[in-house]
Amino acid sequence: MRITERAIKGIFDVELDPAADHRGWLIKPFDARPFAAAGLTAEWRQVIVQFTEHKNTLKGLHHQAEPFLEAKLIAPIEGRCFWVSVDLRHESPTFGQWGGAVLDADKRNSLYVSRGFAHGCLTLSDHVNLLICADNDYSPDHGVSIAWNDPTFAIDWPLLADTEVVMKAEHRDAPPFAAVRGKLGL
Ligand SMILES: Cc1cn([C@H]2C[C@H](O)[C@@H](COP(=O)(O)OP(=O)(O)O[C@H]3O[C@H](C)C(=O)[C@H](O)[C@H]3O)O2)c(=O)[nH]c1=O
Repeated sequence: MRITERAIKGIFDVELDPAADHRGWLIKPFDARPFAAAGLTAEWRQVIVQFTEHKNTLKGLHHQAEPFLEAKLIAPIEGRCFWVSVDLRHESPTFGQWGGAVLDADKRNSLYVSRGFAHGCLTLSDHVNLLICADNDYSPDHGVSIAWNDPTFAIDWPLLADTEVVMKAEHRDAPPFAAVRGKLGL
């Protein structure tokens, strides 16, 4: 397992080495010791399996405000997606910057993101299964949707040109960052 922090501190690429034999293979999306060696000591409160049926489905941006900030581990189990994390840590030198990763079940690469980021996801294939761990409880009262195409962030989504974008209304009609940053204390 190799864990590499990006220039945006708090975003870590995680590469996994499968243990394979004639029966199949085994991977460990989370392993406490190598994560702790990289300084990552989150204790998971939620383990989520998220299935998305169609490619070009866009979810987010989603953020939970204090005191329900979440660190997240996102591991692809099936299919491919583009995962985006936006730095909303007030004191961060990279505040407002985003990091994206193509998470590919065939490559078994995953992402660990510290507390204080908003998240979004665009599926690049049909049948995308993600394992998502979060180190805090879900709190609908603290959940905030932010426009996926907010010009403040200018996320370069790799939307598929030949396919309709699937979104739920809450995300499609989400307010701009400027309208919610007060609620987030930013
Ligand atoms: C996000 C979340 C949701 N839920 C419950 C609430 C609803 O009953 C149900 C579906 O929630 P929602 O439609 O808000 O979830 P998504 O829009 O698919 O959010 C997903 O995509 C975006 C990009 C993410 O950052 C989330 O972590 C990820 O799960 O799961 C929970 O119990 N825990 C959670 O952490």
